[in-house]
Amino acid sequence: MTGYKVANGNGHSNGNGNTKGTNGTNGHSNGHKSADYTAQENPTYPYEVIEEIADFITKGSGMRPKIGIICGSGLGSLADMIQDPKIFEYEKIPNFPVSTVEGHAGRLVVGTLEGATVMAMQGRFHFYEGYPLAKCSMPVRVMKLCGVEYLFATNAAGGINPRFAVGDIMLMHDHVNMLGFAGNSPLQGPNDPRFGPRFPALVNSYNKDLINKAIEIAKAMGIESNIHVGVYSCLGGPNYETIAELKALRMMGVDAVGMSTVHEVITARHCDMKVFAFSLITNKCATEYSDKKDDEANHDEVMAVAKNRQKACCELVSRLIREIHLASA
Ligand SMILES: O=P(O)(O)O[C@@H]1C[C@H](O)[C@@H](CO)O1
Ligand SMILES: Nc1nc2[nH]cnc2c(=O)[nH]1
Repeated sequence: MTGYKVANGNGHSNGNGNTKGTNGTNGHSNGHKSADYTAQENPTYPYEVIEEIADFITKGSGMRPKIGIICGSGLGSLADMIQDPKIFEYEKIPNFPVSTVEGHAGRLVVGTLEGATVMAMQGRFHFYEGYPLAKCSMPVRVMKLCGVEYLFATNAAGGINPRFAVGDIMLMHDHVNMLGFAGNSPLQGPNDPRFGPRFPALVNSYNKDLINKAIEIAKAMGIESNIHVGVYSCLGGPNYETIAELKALRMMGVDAVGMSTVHEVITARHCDMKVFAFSLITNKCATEYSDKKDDEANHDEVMAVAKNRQKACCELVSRLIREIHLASA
């Protein structure tokens, strides 16, 4: 089913025009014939479209990867560790969105890491880019049909828990879906049971064995004092939060706040993938009023902290993947 087009009014194109972040016609213009869908009528991608994208990747790479990785802001180097990489620019993948955010290169990298077959998104899609949630997390379904069993999702986030320092890593053991509170979900629209049930349960979404293994690895790396286990919340962005919002999130038990991951995890759990996710704390969120300029988050700082901490993040991910691979060998 080439030529499928999601008409959501977001103006992104993955074709030769490569429209990044402009407002124009909807959906994709990759030269294929297109069927018309609107976000209201059909915010989801038909199974056959996902299947077609997955075929493009598995045939193009000659691989059926077992582990999928989504690189957070500034954490694209996770994908640079992949050996014998086959690289797919998002623009060249049929019916794929394009990345519009600095620190998100917009490439899918398929290869091996610590002996395991992996596919990594060097660049994710965010709600604030104008993409509906189903489109933001569509690549997770592509991963599923490529053969992926484990999703590793990483993100840059603001630390709300006062015990967190910049550069710490928070292993996610739960989330608060603020976009869901507002009536938005990547699973909205018709449900295709080939992916999963209409009403999926989300308790135990974050795999406890993987969290425990990651803690052991962090101890072996000597970074256990920089590791926390906590609750992440995704807001729509692109603005960072007000003090009142941060206070409210803290009262709700949120430890770190960002603009991604939750809808990817929901989509992954819907199709029964095992999930491991972590937040790199790139800035401390103030929960009291002050005149300090330091309290203002900014993307340059987020990127700089991610760059400084990429070595530790890469080691954590690669050692965990090695354990998964050895356990299944
Ligand atoms: O893709 P992630 O969630 O890592 O990116 C975070 C959220 C925004 O995209 C950006 C803000 O600095 O970083
Ligand atoms: N929403 C949000 N996203 C972030 N990404 C990195 N830092 C932050 C933050 O403070 N808030």
